[in-house]
Amino acid sequence: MYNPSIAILGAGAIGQLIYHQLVRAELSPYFITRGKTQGKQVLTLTHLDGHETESRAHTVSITTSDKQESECLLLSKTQLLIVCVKSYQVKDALKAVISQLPRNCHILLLHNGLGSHLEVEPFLQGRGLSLGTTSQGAFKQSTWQIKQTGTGITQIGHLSGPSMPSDLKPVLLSAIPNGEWCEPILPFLWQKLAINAAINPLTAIDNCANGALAAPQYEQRICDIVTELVDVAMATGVELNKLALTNRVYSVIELTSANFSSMHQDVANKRRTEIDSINGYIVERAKEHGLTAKVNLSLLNRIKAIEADYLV
Ligand SMILES: NC(=O)C1=CN([C@@H]2O[C@H](COP(=O)(O)OP(=O)(O)OC[C@H]3O[C@@H](n4cnc5c(N)ncnc54)[C@H](OP(=O)(O)O)[C@@H]3O)[C@@H](O)[C@H]2O)C=CC1
Ligand SMILES: CC(C)(CO)C(=O)C(=O)O
Repeated sequence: MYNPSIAILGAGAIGQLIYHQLVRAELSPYFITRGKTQGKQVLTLTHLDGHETESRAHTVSITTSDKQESECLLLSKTQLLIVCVKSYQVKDALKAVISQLPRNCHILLLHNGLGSHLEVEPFLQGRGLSLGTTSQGAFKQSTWQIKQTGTGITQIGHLSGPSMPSDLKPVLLSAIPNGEWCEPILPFLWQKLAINAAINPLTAIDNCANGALAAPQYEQRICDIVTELVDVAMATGVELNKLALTNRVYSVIELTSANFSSMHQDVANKRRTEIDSINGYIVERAKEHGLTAKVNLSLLNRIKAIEADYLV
Protein backbone atom coordinates (compact mmCIF):
# COMPACT_ATOMS: atom_id res chain seq x y z
CA MET A 1 0.00 0.00 0.00
CA TYR A 2 1.17 3.55 -0.82
CA ASN A 3 2.20 5.08 2.51
CA PRO A 4 3.70 8.52 1.97
CA SER A 5 5.72 10.12 4.74
CA ILE A 6 3.49 12.82 6.24
CA ALA A 7 4.46 15.11 9.12
CA ILE A 8 2.10 17.28 11.13
CA LEU A 9 3.66 20.44 12.49
CA GLY A 10 1.76 21.45 15.63
CA ALA A 11 0.17 18.84 17.89
CA GLY A 12 -2.78 21.02 18.92
CA ALA A 13 -6.50 20.33 18.61
CA ILE A 14 -6.66 20.33 14.80
CA GLY A 15 -3.23 18.72 14.34
CA GLN A 16 -4.25 15.78 16.52
CA LEU A 17 -7.66 15.46 14.85
CA ILE A 18 -6.03 15.25 11.42
CA TYR A 19 -3.48 12.81 12.86
CA HIS A 20 -6.24 10.41 14.05
CA GLN A 21 -7.96 10.70 10.66
CA LEU A 22 -4.76 9.87 8.76
CA VAL A 23 -4.11 6.88 11.04
CA ARG A 24 -7.69 5.66 10.49
CA ALA A 25 -6.88 5.73 6.77
CA GLU A 26 -3.93 3.42 7.51
CA LEU A 27 -1.31 6.11 6.98
CA SER A 28 1.63 6.56 9.35
CA PRO A 29 2.06 10.27 10.01
CA TYR A 30 4.30 11.71 12.70
CA PHE A 31 4.34 14.95 14.68
CA ILE A 32 6.85 17.74 14.73
CA THR A 33 6.51 19.60 18.02
CA ARG A 34 8.40 22.19 19.98
CA GLY A 35 9.62 21.81 23.53
CA LYS A 36 10.74 18.66 25.23
CA THR A 37 8.07 16.20 24.05
CA GLN A 38 9.55 13.54 21.79
CA GLY A 39 9.41 9.81 21.20
CA LYS A 40 6.25 7.70 21.35
CA GLN A 41 2.94 9.05 22.67
CA VAL A 42 -0.55 7.58 23.10
CA LEU A 43 -3.25 9.88 21.77
CA THR A 44 -6.95 9.71 22.61
CA LEU A 45 -9.79 11.05 20.50
CA THR A 46 -13.33 11.31 21.86
CA HIS A 47 -15.65 11.18 18.85
CA LEU A 48 -18.89 13.19 18.54
CA ASP A 49 -20.94 10.16 19.69
CA GLY A 50 -18.78 9.83 22.82
CA HIS A 51 -16.77 6.74 21.90
CA GLU A 52 -13.01 6.89 22.23
CA THR A 53 -10.20 5.72 19.99
CA GLU A 54 -6.50 5.58 20.70
CA SER A 55 -3.61 6.10 18.31
CA ARG A 56 0.11 5.89 18.82
CA ALA A 57 2.29 8.71 17.54
CA HIS A 58 5.93 9.32 17.02
CA THR A 59 6.93 12.90 17.79
CA VAL A 60 10.09 14.72 16.81
CA SER A 61 10.90 17.86 18.75
CA ILE A 62 12.30 20.55 16.53
CA THR A 63 13.85 22.40 19.46
CA THR A 64 15.88 19.43 20.71
CA SER A 65 19.48 19.68 19.53
CA ASP A 66 20.38 16.00 20.15
CA LYS A 67 18.06 14.46 17.58
CA GLN A 68 18.69 10.79 16.84
CA GLU A 69 19.86 9.75 13.39
CA SER A 70 16.51 8.02 12.79
CA GLU A 71 14.66 11.28 13.46
CA CYS A 72 16.88 13.25 11.08
CA LEU A 73 16.20 10.54 8.48
CA LEU A 74 12.44 10.77 9.11
CA LEU A 75 12.55 14.54 8.58
CA SER A 76 14.69 14.20 5.47
CA LYS A 77 12.21 11.77 3.84
CA THR A 78 9.05 13.79 4.54
CA GLN A 79 6.87 14.18 1.45
CA LEU A 80 4.09 16.30 2.94
CA LEU A 81 4.16 18.70 5.89
CA ILE A 82 0.75 19.72 7.22
CA VAL A 83 1.13 22.89 9.27
CA CYS A 84 -1.54 22.99 11.99
CA VAL A 85 -0.41 25.89 14.17
CA LYS A 86 -2.22 29.21 14.73
CA SER A 87 -1.87 31.72 11.89
CA TYR A 88 0.57 33.91 13.86
CA GLN A 89 2.76 30.88 14.65
CA VAL A 90 3.18 29.63 11.06
CA LYS A 91 6.24 31.65 10.04
CA ASP A 92 8.39 30.81 13.09
CA ALA A 93 7.27 27.18 13.21
CA LEU A 94 8.05 26.57 9.55
CA LYS A 95 11.31 28.51 9.62
CA ALA A 96 12.59 26.27 12.41
CA VAL A 97 12.04 23.06 10.44
CA ILE A 98 12.24 23.86 6.74
CA SER A 99 15.99 23.30 6.31
CA GLN A 100 15.62 19.74 7.60
CA LEU A 101 12.97 18.80 5.06
CA PRO A 102 13.78 17.67 1.52
CA ARG A 103 13.42 20.08 -1.40
CA ASN A 104 10.49 18.05 -2.76
CA CYS A 105 8.51 18.15 0.50
CA HIS A 106 5.12 19.72 -0.18
CA ILE A 107 3.81 22.21 2.42
CA LEU A 108 0.14 22.53 3.36
CA LEU A 109 -0.94 25.39 5.64
CA LEU A 110 -4.19 24.61 7.47
CA HIS A 111 -5.39 27.43 9.67
CA ASN A 112 -8.03 30.14 10.03
CA GLY A 113 -7.38 33.53 8.49
CA LEU A 114 -5.12 34.49 5.60
CA GLY A 115 -1.68 35.96 5.16
CA SER A 116 0.84 33.45 6.46
CA HIS A 117 1.46 32.28 2.86
CA LEU A 118 2.90 35.72 2.07
CA GLU A 119 5.33 35.35 4.99
CA VAL A 120 6.49 31.82 4.20
CA GLU A 121 6.68 31.81 0.39
CA PRO A 122 10.04 33.64 0.38
CA PHE A 123 11.82 30.91 2.33
CA LEU A 124 10.28 27.78 0.83
CA GLN A 125 13.10 27.58 -1.71
CA GLY A 126 10.95 26.22 -4.51
CA ARG A 127 8.87 23.80 -2.43
CA GLY A 128 5.22 23.47 -3.43
CA LEU A 129 2.65 25.25 -1.26
CA SER A 130 -1.02 24.39 -0.75
CA LEU A 131 -3.47 26.16 1.51
CA GLY A 132 -6.49 24.82 3.31
CA THR A 133 -9.25 25.57 5.74
CA THR A 134 -11.30 23.21 7.85
CA SER A 135 -14.74 23.53 9.36
CA GLN A 136 -14.20 20.50 11.56
CA GLY A 137 -13.98 21.30 15.26
CA ALA A 138 -11.77 19.91 18.02
CA PHE A 139 -10.98 20.76 21.59
CA LYS A 140 -7.76 19.86 23.40
CA GLN A 141 -8.61 18.38 26.79
CA SER A 142 -5.05 17.60 27.82
CA THR A 143 -1.70 17.30 26.03
CA TRP A 144 -2.56 14.14 24.06
CA GLN A 145 -6.31 14.01 24.52
CA ILE A 146 -8.77 15.73 22.20
CA LYS A 147 -12.49 15.79 21.71
CA GLN A 148 -14.09 16.28 18.31
CA THR A 149 -16.63 19.12 18.59
CA GLY A 150 -17.90 19.38 15.04
CA THR A 151 -17.84 17.99 11.54
CA GLY A 152 -17.56 19.96 8.33
CA ILE A 153 -15.76 20.34 5.05
CA THR A 154 -12.00 20.72 4.68
CA GLN A 155 -11.07 22.64 1.54
CA ILE A 156 -7.55 22.35 0.18
CA GLY A 157 -5.98 23.72 -2.99
CA HIS A 158 -2.76 24.62 -4.71
CA LEU A 159 -1.17 28.02 -4.25
CA SER A 160 2.39 28.09 -5.64
CA GLY A 161 5.39 26.04 -6.71
CA PRO A 162 5.11 22.38 -7.68
CA SER A 163 1.63 20.89 -7.14
CA MET A 164 0.94 18.36 -4.44
CA PRO A 165 2.05 15.02 -5.93
CA SER A 166 -0.88 13.43 -7.77
CA ASP A 167 -0.64 10.15 -5.81
CA LEU A 168 -0.65 12.02 -2.47
CA LYS A 169 -3.67 14.23 -3.15
CA PRO A 170 -6.38 11.52 -3.28
CA VAL A 171 -4.88 9.76 -0.27
CA LEU A 172 -5.09 12.95 1.80
CA LEU A 173 -8.57 13.88 0.59
CA SER A 174 -10.02 10.49 1.31
CA ALA A 175 -8.42 10.35 4.77
CA ILE A 176 -9.90 13.67 5.93
CA PRO A 177 -13.71 13.32 6.09
CA ASN A 178 -15.40 15.68 3.61
CA GLY A 179 -12.03 16.71 2.19
CA GLU A 180 -12.38 18.66 -1.06
CA TRP A 181 -9.82 19.84 -3.60
CA CYS A 182 -10.64 23.44 -4.51
CA GLU A 183 -8.87 25.32 -7.25
CA PRO A 184 -8.16 28.17 -7.27
CA ILE A 185 -8.09 28.02 -3.47
CA LEU A 186 -7.99 31.75 -2.66
CA PRO A 187 -11.70 32.49 -3.33
CA PHE A 188 -12.61 29.69 -0.90
CA LEU A 189 -10.29 31.11 1.74
CA TRP A 190 -11.72 34.61 1.27
CA GLN A 191 -15.21 33.16 1.80
CA LYS A 192 -14.12 31.51 5.05
CA LEU A 193 -12.40 34.78 5.97
CA ALA A 194 -15.73 36.61 5.61
CA ILE A 195 -17.33 34.24 8.11
CA ASN A 196 -14.51 34.71 10.62
CA ALA A 197 -14.25 38.47 10.02
CA ALA A 198 -17.94 38.94 10.80
CA ILE A 199 -18.48 36.46 13.62
CA ASN A 200 -15.21 36.30 15.55
CA PRO A 201 -14.53 39.93 16.61
CA LEU A 202 -18.20 40.82 17.24
CA THR A 203 -18.72 37.83 19.53
CA ALA A 204 -15.41 38.47 21.32
CA ILE A 205 -16.14 42.18 21.88
CA ASP A 206 -19.75 41.68 22.97
CA ASN A 207 -19.01 38.48 24.92
CA CYS A 208 -21.79 36.50 23.25
CA ALA A 209 -22.42 33.21 21.46
CA ASN A 210 -22.49 33.18 17.64
CA GLY A 211 -26.30 33.06 17.55
CA ALA A 212 -26.64 36.49 19.20
CA LEU A 213 -25.38 38.06 15.95
CA ALA A 214 -28.70 37.26 14.29
CA ALA A 215 -30.17 40.27 16.17
CA PRO A 216 -31.02 43.36 14.04
CA GLN A 217 -28.46 45.53 15.91
CA TYR A 218 -25.61 43.65 14.13
CA GLU A 219 -27.09 43.74 10.63
CA GLN A 220 -25.44 46.96 9.42
CA ARG A 221 -22.00 46.03 10.79
CA ILE A 222 -22.10 42.55 9.29
CA CYS A 223 -23.14 44.08 5.97
CA ASP A 224 -20.25 46.61 6.17
CA ILE A 225 -17.67 43.94 7.10
CA VAL A 226 -18.70 41.79 4.13
CA THR A 227 -18.95 44.77 1.72
CA GLU A 228 -15.44 45.94 2.61
CA LEU A 229 -14.09 42.40 2.28
CA VAL A 230 -15.72 41.91 -1.13
CA ASP A 231 -14.23 45.20 -2.40
CA VAL A 232 -10.75 44.36 -1.09
CA ALA A 233 -10.89 40.80 -2.47
CA MET A 234 -11.90 42.25 -5.85
CA ALA A 235 -8.88 44.58 -5.76
CA THR A 236 -6.66 41.53 -5.24
CA GLY A 237 -8.28 39.77 -8.21
CA VAL A 238 -10.79 37.59 -6.34
CA GLU A 239 -14.42 38.10 -7.28
CA LEU A 240 -17.00 37.23 -4.63
CA ASN A 241 -20.78 37.48 -4.58
CA LYS A 242 -21.75 39.82 -1.74
CA LEU A 243 -25.32 38.59 -1.30
CA ALA A 244 -24.32 34.92 -1.35
CA LEU A 245 -21.52 35.63 1.12
CA THR A 246 -23.77 37.57 3.51
CA ASN A 247 -26.28 34.70 3.38
CA ARG A 248 -23.46 32.26 4.14
CA VAL A 249 -22.39 34.30 7.17
CA TYR A 250 -25.98 34.25 8.46
CA SER A 251 -26.27 30.55 7.80
CA VAL A 252 -23.12 29.88 9.90
CA ILE A 253 -24.51 32.16 12.64
CA GLU A 254 -27.64 30.01 12.70
CA LEU A 255 -25.88 26.63 12.40
CA THR A 256 -23.38 27.46 15.16
CA SER A 257 -25.75 29.59 17.25
CA ALA A 258 -24.85 27.95 20.57
CA ASN A 259 -21.07 28.00 19.90
CA PHE A 260 -18.61 30.53 21.19
CA SER A 261 -16.24 31.56 18.40
CA SER A 262 -12.54 30.78 18.63
CA MET A 263 -11.80 34.49 19.15
CA HIS A 264 -14.35 34.68 21.94
CA GLN A 265 -12.60 31.72 23.57
CA ASP A 266 -9.16 33.23 23.04
CA VAL A 267 -10.22 36.48 24.72
CA ALA A 268 -12.02 34.64 27.54
CA ASN A 269 -8.84 32.64 28.19
CA LYS A 270 -6.54 35.67 27.75
CA ARG A 271 -4.75 34.16 24.74
CA ARG A 272 -3.50 35.94 21.66
CA THR A 273 -6.21 35.99 18.98
CA GLU A 274 -5.90 35.47 15.21
CA ILE A 275 -7.25 38.99 14.50
CA ASP A 276 -4.15 39.97 12.44
CA SER A 277 -4.86 37.29 9.86
CA ILE A 278 -8.63 37.89 9.86
CA ASN A 279 -9.79 41.54 9.95
CA GLY A 280 -6.12 42.60 9.97
CA TYR A 281 -5.57 40.84 6.63
CA ILE A 282 -8.48 42.75 5.08
CA VAL A 283 -7.10 46.05 6.41
CA GLU A 284 -3.57 45.33 5.12
CA ARG A 285 -4.73 44.33 1.65
CA ALA A 286 -7.04 47.40 1.58
CA LYS A 287 -4.06 49.70 2.33
CA GLU A 288 -1.99 48.01 -0.35
CA HIS A 289 -4.68 48.76 -2.93
CA GLY A 290 -5.46 52.33 -1.80
CA LEU A 291 -8.81 51.34 -0.26
CA THR A 292 -10.18 51.87 3.22
CA ALA A 293 -11.79 49.17 5.33
CA LYS A 294 -13.08 51.32 8.21
CA VAL A 295 -15.28 48.80 9.93
CA ASN A 296 -12.70 46.02 9.78
CA LEU A 297 -10.06 48.48 11.03
CA SER A 298 -12.20 49.49 13.99
CA LEU A 299 -12.75 45.81 14.90
CA LEU A 300 -9.00 45.15 14.57
CA ASN A 301 -8.28 48.07 16.90
CA ARG A 302 -10.92 46.99 19.44
CA ILE A 303 -9.52 43.44 19.64
CA LYS A 304 -5.94 44.76 19.84
CA ALA A 305 -6.99 46.99 22.76
CA ILE A 306 -8.63 44.04 24.55
CA GLU A 307 -5.51 41.88 24.00
CA ALA A 308 -3.23 44.69 25.22
CA ASP A 309 -4.93 44.47 28.62
CA TYR A 310 -3.79 40.90 29.18
CA LEU A 311 -0.87 40.13 26.81
CA VAL A 312 2.54 41.11 28.11
N1 LIG B 1 -9.72 23.88 17.14
C1 LIG B 1 -10.68 23.99 16.24
O1 LIG B 1 -11.82 23.50 16.42
C2 LIG B 1 -10.44 24.70 14.94
C3 LIG B 1 -9.26 25.38 14.67
N2 LIG B 1 -9.07 25.94 13.45
C4 LIG B 1 -7.83 26.66 13.17
O2 LIG B 1 -6.76 25.73 13.14
C5 LIG B 1 -5.56 26.38 13.58
C6 LIG B 1 -4.97 25.57 14.74
O3 LIG B 1 -5.91 25.66 15.80
P1 LIG B 1 -5.86 24.71 17.08
O4 LIG B 1 -5.43 23.36 16.70
O5 LIG B 1 -7.17 24.88 17.76
O6 LIG B 1 -4.72 25.43 17.92
P2 LIG B 1 -3.86 24.84 19.13
O7 LIG B 1 -3.33 26.02 19.88
O8 LIG B 1 -4.63 23.79 19.84
O9 LIG B 1 -2.67 24.13 18.37
C7 LIG B 1 -1.55 24.76 17.88
C8 LIG B 1 -0.39 23.84 18.15
O10 LIG B 1 0.74 24.34 17.45
C9 LIG B 1 1.85 24.15 18.28
N3 LIG B 1 2.92 25.08 17.90
C10 LIG B 1 2.94 26.42 17.95
N4 LIG B 1 4.11 26.90 17.53
C11 LIG B 1 4.87 25.81 17.21
C12 LIG B 1 6.20 25.65 16.74
N5 LIG B 1 6.99 26.71 16.53
N6 LIG B 1 6.66 24.40 16.52
C13 LIG B 1 5.88 23.32 16.75
N7 LIG B 1 4.61 23.41 17.21
C14 LIG B 1 4.11 24.65 17.44
C15 LIG B 1 1.34 24.46 19.67
O11 LIG B 1 2.24 23.91 20.59
P3 LIG B 1 2.32 24.36 22.13
O12 LIG B 1 1.39 23.41 22.81
O13 LIG B 1 3.76 24.16 22.42
O14 LIG B 1 1.88 25.79 22.20
C16 LIG B 1 0.00 23.75 19.62
O15 LIG B 1 0.13 22.40 19.97
C17 LIG B 1 -5.97 27.81 13.97
O16 LIG B 1 -5.76 28.67 12.91
C18 LIG B 1 -7.46 27.66 14.24
O17 LIG B 1 -8.17 28.89 14.07
C19 LIG B 1 -10.00 25.88 12.45
C20 LIG B 1 -11.16 25.22 12.66
C21 LIG B 1 -11.53 24.63 13.91
C1 LIG C 1 -17.09 29.34 11.98
C2 LIG C 1 -16.66 29.88 13.33
C3 LIG C 1 -17.03 31.32 13.46
C4 LIG C 1 -17.42 29.03 14.30
O1 LIG C 1 -17.41 29.49 15.59
C5 LIG C 1 -15.17 29.72 13.46
O2 LIG C 1 -14.50 29.27 12.53
C6 LIG C 1 -14.43 30.19 14.64
O3 LIG C 1 -14.99 30.26 15.72
O4 LIG C 1 -13.23 30.50 14.47
